[in-house]
Amino acid sequence: MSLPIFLIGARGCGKTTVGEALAAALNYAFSDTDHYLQHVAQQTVAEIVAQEGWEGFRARETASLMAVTAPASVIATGGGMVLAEHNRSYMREHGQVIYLRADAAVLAARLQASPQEEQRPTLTGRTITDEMADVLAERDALYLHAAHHVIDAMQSPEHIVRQVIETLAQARAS
Ligand SMILES: Nc1ncnc2c1ncn2[C@@H]1O[C@H](COP(=O)(O)OP(=O)(O)OP(=O)(O)O)[C@@H](O)[C@H]1O
Ligand SMILES: O=C(O)C1=C[C@@H](O)[C@@H](O)[C@H](O)C1
Ligand SMILES: [Mg+2]
Repeated sequence: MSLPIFLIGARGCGKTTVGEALAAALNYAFSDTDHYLQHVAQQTVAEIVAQEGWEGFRARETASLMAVTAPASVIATGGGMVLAEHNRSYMREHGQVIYLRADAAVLAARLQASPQEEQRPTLTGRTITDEMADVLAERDALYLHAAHHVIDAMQSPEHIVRQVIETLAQARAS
């Protein structure tokens, strides 16, 4: 059985972009917990947070993780999926967890170019640059803890896909 591959990391690290390409390369299904929960709720993340607060969003996020987990699939998670310990242990127990790691400045530049505010409402009320530095300072250890493998996400998506495939093949062989 082919275990699911969970992609984790901060906003803008490329979980959705790389996830789609990785799934295509492996002939796996692709799911995205942000897309899934917005489809189920028929609301954007910004609307959910406005109505239910981040607590309500986080509960929906956990439910969406359970709902989309399936063999032979690549799952792009939301940037805050690792905040809950049960999400971290669930991903580690049910599949291979890959942290797409990038510097705060690189992430902030990508988000400034493509803010997608309906899916990425502010977490702190600060500027994108300041928020990204704060978020990584808080979460980098959580991402590292949850991950089976860490991949440099400051390369082209094609390179990242290749590196994920090679890393998983090496892990299987060892
Ligand atoms: N390796 C990369 N190199 C350059 N740009 C990238 C790379 N990966 C993603 N991007 C760009 O960065 C932006 C964010 O990418 P993406 O939506 O895939 O991130 P994400 O990790 O899924 O974010 P979120 O946690 O908000 O869902 C997009 O505009 C995308 O084209
Ligand atoms: O980093 C975060 O906490 C988030 C990232 C996005 O993927 C969305 O899941 C949402 O905007 C929250
Ligand atoms: Mg995404």
